[in-house]
Amino acid sequence: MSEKDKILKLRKEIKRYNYYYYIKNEPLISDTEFDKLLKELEVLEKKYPELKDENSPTNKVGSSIENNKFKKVEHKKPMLSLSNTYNTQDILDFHNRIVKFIESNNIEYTIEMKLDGLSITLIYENGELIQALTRGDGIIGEDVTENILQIKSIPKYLKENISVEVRGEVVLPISEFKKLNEIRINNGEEPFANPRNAASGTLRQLDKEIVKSRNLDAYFYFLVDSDKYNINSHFESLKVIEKLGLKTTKIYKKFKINEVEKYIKKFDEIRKNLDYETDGLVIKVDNINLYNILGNTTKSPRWAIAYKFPAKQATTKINNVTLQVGRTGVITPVAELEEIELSGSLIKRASLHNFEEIKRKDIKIGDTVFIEKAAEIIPQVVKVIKELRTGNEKNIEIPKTCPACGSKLIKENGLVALKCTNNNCSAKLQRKIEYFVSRDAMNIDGLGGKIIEKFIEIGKLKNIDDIYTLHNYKTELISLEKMGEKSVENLLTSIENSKNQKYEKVIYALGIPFVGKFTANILAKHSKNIDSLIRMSKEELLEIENIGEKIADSIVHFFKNPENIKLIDRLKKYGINFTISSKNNSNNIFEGKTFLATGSLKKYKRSEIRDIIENNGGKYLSTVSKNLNYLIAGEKAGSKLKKAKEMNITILSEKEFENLLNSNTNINKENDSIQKNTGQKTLF
Ligand SMILES: NC(=O)c1ccc[n+]([C@@H]2O[C@H](COP(=O)([O-])OP(=O)(O)OC[C@H]3O[C@@H](n4cnc5c(N)ncnc54)[C@H](O)[C@@H]3O)[C@@H](O)[C@H]2O)c1
Ligand SMILES: [Zn+2]
Repeated sequence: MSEKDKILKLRKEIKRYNYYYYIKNEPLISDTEFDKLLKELEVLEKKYPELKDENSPTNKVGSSIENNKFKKVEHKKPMLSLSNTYNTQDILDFHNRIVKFIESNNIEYTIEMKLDGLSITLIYENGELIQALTRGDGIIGEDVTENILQIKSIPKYLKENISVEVRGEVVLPISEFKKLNEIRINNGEEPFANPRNAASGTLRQLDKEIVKSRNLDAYFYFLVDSDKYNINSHFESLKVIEKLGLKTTKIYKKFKINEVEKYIKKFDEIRKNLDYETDGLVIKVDNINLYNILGNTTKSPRWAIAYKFPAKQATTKINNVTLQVGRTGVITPVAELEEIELSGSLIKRASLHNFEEIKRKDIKIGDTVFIEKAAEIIPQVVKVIKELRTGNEKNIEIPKTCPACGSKLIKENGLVALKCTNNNCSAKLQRKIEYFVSRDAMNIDGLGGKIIEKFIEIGKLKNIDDIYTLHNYKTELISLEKMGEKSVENLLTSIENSKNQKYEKVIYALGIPFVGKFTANILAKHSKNIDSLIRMSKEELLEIENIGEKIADSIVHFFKNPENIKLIDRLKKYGINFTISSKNNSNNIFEGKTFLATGSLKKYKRSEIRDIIENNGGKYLSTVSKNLNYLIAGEKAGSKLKKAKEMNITILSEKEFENLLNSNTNINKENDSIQKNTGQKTLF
């Protein structure tokens, strides 16, 4: 193919990818590959200027929005994209170009988060929101005003009676994304691949009640025509946006170019704690008066550049498919992948969910696939790249027997999953116990897969509740590899402590199919204790918000099984807590309290500690301020710790935080007594 033909082919191909990405919210390839194709086209177009075409995707923002259900409205000022880079050298080059252009090197920049959602522009007239448009193709956007009004954090009236246009990003918070996908999976619907797709899919659909139920959020970062309001600094304009009553991320900083690396590092650290996804940082010239001088390309402003973080998607090869037996006996095919780096971690495996999915996506061993890891969810195989097939790919055989115990596999009525129904299957028991002891369930520390396997093998774990007899087997435990006396002590203490675990965690630990964390919380609140939960009829369950047919059936079915009732009775005898605690009303022990973690924590990821705090009614902050009650300080904690100490904020070690969490006493009382006892603000 001649290079000229290649140009035409690339244009067509890229337009198609744009359509699937922006309009259908169903990308066909990874961003990295997409960016590569676009770059290739750019290079070729430079080489053949005679083939210039203003409709080429290199000159266009987004995708064309023909055949669309929304009213189309022209933007007063085009909504552009951003030029982007993955390295700091390009940012220095960007700076040098500007220096040359304006003949001065006294330039200040702002750095802020690049939110990964969809852009929106809001038009306020005399303080009232009259129109909200998507970016569309940059020139013409879609009118989504009705849907935007469903977003709680977007005010219909500004705090001042002025006419302005403000631009920002609509996002789906990560916590909402997880909740939404849990519900979708439970209802047998396809989960969203990432929060961006979910946000875009939600905002660009016609039923505003659905929009309302999804809890979208929005952050703003651009005041159109700031200079008209006598604002000369981008930094200042962000403050004005806040004063008007709109949300910004509050995370932005003014800096000089020699500090760029420092701030990239700092912001990269901060973003790990946020409840929305970011795909990079945006660096903007602060002096708004320079915007007109620097101008725009057809696609992006010359006064801003995006620094992008490593991609969340990639393509890799499926080397093999293995089978995993789940705690309910469901057989899950797992893709063993050619190892690849994805958003900073090495990925070797991805779940293929079930054999219907393999069939639907037409996945074979040897295929090159597009995988994605969003919001800390396990990586998913999004699709097969069939163009790369060689003909040597092998079909994935559907197994007939359980890989662990050899029993015949069954497909239950109406369900897609294959199941091992042998009650004595060792693999099932092992998974059940692993699940029972996991952090979100009984939170038993030190009982890893290897030990469980061993104890099943020697016949000391025949059922879940046998965990509570382990203190009788100290010698056996100590004799296990790597288990010192101290760690056995710790394990036994942890087992003992788990008897006081909260009721909702216990419900979750039982492993009722389709009852995840979110559903377990709802069930705990509504039932108050296990006996009334056991007695609930399907109809009663269905009356509870967010409990659908499938979950209700599953719960009723679970408690109909006498084995499960016997298990609960035995757990009761061991003293496991099966009622909601009235003292702190389930999980509000951190109500009204604010936390922040800093330094490197041993046990928890940032997102996990944040989840724990929020699940217990607390709030997670992003900076040290007078509003902060507790700073959880890990190793190598630096400036935040220093600042917190200066401000007399209570500092907790990771362990102290856990103690605080596990002590079921009311946090306010506890804090009072501590202050009285010690006179200083350190716990314990
Ligand atoms: N996989 C695919 O098929 C496919 C297809 C098309 C595009 N893409 C991907 O989409 C990206 C290009 O999309 P794009 O043109 O929308 O650009 P972009 O999303 O990379 O950057 C521009 C956008 O960033 C947003 N933004 C977020 N925070 C901001 C802030 N603080 N200040 C200013 N803007 C901010 C704005 O909405 C702006 O429109 C590329 O990464 C590309 O790989 C992928
Ligand atoms: Zn089995």
